[in-house]
Amino acid sequence: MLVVRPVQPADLPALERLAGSATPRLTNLPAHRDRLEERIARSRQAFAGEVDFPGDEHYTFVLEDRERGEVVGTATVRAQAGAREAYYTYRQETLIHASQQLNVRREVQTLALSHEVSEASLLCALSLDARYKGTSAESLLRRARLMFIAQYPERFAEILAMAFPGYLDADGESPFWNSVGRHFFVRDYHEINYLAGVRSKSFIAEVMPQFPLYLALLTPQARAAIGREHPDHEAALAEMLAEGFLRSRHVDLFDAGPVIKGERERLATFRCAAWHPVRIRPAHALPDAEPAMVANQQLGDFRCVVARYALSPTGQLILSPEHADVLGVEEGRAVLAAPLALPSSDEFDPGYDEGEL
Ligand SMILES: NC(=[NH2+])NCCC[C@H](N)C(=O)O
Repeated sequence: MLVVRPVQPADLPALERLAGSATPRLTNLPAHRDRLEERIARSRQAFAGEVDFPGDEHYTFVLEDRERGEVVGTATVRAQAGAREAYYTYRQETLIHASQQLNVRREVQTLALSHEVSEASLLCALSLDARYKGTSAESLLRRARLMFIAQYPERFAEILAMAFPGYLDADGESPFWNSVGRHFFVRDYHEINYLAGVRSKSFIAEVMPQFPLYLALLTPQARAAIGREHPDHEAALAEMLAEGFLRSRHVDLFDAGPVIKGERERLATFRCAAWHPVRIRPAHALPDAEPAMVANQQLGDFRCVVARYALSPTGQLILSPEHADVLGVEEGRAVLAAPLALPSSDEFDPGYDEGEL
């Protein structure tokens, strides 16, 4: 059985392993023991704290395979992307350069340094053991965070954001970095990615160019990478777009990977999530039903599993004793459930466009 729960100190070796195997390596999950230890401590503080509004809390979750007795994935929510230090992105802008005298009018695309995403809650630092890629475990790990946010809305912002790793070519080079950042940092993309994770980010403000970049002056390869995700993250991005997130004007500073945003009340998981009292029946007596994410309501002992969305005629969610045990719920207690399947993008209209975000 797979379960998502808050990270514990004993998970450190697993986090180190997951940080080391993420492709590409993630700034938000550096393979650095001290940083990971801090992350665990910080997460425990966030889950234990009394919080009335989003701040500097980082909530880190792990995915545990109970049969194997192994932690096989991790993911984090930062309550406010730029709580202590600003969260940096490039914002795509259009300028009109016109001259009546010469009878020219050109739309000019630029990228401007922005801190706008700082206010959003950030879903980040997801790494999953390769054996589970493309399975429901991956959806569970990615979306259990939404089940948590749905229960504790006061702890998070109305807008959720996610930054996807940007496009790297077959040699693992970032064409955007090579055309932009490299001129200022004189460092390789992977080196800078690691440094941004283990050091304070103030070096970004100090060294990155302060003026907007004109796209026309970048290499064609760099231009083509703007808003394009890393090939290994295509499926993940598609899933989050189906969830109701939208591509925004923002892209990553280093590799131009896409930043997506979602107004939380418009996301499928929030719209579909419902509370049900629990009824416990032996696994073989469970009616057939579609899979759902099912979460308990125990902040520091949060648990989220995939179970059948089997409802009794009176609206109770019928759980096996094993699932009830992992969730730590008795008969009659309430759990939050949401279908694992997402509406296909053509039938789901979130009812707003990127302009409003
Ligand atoms: N690809 C990267 N490592 N980007 C890190 C850039 C900074 C990031 N948006 C932040 O402010 O935390």
